[in-house]
Amino acid sequence: MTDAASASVYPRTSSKRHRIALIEGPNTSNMGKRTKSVYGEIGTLDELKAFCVEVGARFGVEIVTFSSNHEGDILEFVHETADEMDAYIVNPAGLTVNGMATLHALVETYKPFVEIHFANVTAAPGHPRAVPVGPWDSLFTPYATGVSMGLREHSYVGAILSLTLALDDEGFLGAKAAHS
Ligand SMILES: O=C1C[C@@](O)(C(=O)O)C[C@@H](O)[C@@H]1O
Repeated sequence: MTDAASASVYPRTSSKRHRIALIEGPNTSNMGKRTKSVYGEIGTLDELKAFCVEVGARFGVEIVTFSSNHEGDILEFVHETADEMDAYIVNPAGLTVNGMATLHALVETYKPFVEIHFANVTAAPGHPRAVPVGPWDSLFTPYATGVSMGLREHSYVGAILSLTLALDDEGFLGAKAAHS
């Protein structure tokens, strides 16, 4: 167990330094100028990435970040990293309802992936964490290993910690045959 992992607030059951890719889709580059009640106080996308890398370090895992406003770039990142990642965390953002190619690429990595959002994308209009133009039926949710949303940047902490523990678990996502 690494110092970072043993210092975390939740006990890990493995010393593996899992590699988890965090993908941020279109529009997240506008972080800091978006609806405050949904996106909170994180000022820039770089700040969000640094925050997630730090959270990962505290839990003893590596977070590799990637973002793009262009779906093709996201596809290429997924294709190129599939062999080296243990799992993906994906905020599809502007691709949430129409990112079929991204969804296919993720499914075909045969690795677990967690869908993540600042907002609760299914929330009714008027809910404080609803997306301004929602609610939305995500294309990704029916195929995701899990979902974390509605908790601003805290959604990311939840996703990183729970995915780490699930990957540690040899009877669950840590099993060699476990892809989802
Ligand atoms: O860009 C985004 C961000 C988002 O995925 C979120 O993190 O809450 C929610 C999506 O509806 C929206 O298009």
